[in-house]
Amino acid sequence: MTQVKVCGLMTEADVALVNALRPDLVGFVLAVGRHQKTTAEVLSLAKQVAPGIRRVAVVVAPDFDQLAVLASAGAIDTVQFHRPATLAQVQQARALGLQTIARIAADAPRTLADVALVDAGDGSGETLDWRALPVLAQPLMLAGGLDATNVAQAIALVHPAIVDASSRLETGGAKDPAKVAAFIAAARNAE
Ligand SMILES: O=C(O)c1ccccc1N[C@@H]1O[C@H](COP(=O)(O)O)[C@@H](O)[C@H]1O
Repeated sequence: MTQVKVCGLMTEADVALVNALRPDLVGFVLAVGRHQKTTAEVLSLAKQVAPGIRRVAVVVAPDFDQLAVLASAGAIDTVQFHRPATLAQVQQARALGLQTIARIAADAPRTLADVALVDAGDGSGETLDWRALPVLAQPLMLAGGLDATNVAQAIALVHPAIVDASSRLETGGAKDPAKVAAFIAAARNAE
């Protein structure tokens, strides 16, 4: 079954929501942008996430000192490089005990990370052309503009290991419980 990731958690209410709805993974964005959380905020929020839900740190310009603090505190299990990652970056993350997800470039569709990521933007809500994705050796995480209205079609076309959504699960800039619940249900009922 396709795993489901809800990304861009920002508040204790968001954590309570995912604890009730139980996606497989949740994401905290460390990258600059409107979802960005500090180390202290992620430490506080992530420890409230229910056991069994994987906690992912989303980075663009990885700060390994920050990741080390979060990993050693047990606040995160996984790092999501939202840019192609070098072998050294993947190895550094693994040395911290983290699973790795890394974005692939259109002109170099491969990665040494555990999971390959495709996305159209950086939490922009834009969708990709799902019919034009490369075939990869690793499991694939599909992101970019997913919501309850399109995730079943995306799963049917792409067969990703994980579907990941953030901005289209919001109303007025905050996670909308009905949209998050509908997304998880649509993904789980797909295939
Ligand atoms: O959300 C952000 O601010 C962000 C910043 C930098 C890199 C990635 C970011 N978001 C992540 O992008 C994917 C897809 O998001 P969407 O569903 O298209 O909004 C997801 O992992 C977001 O957390």
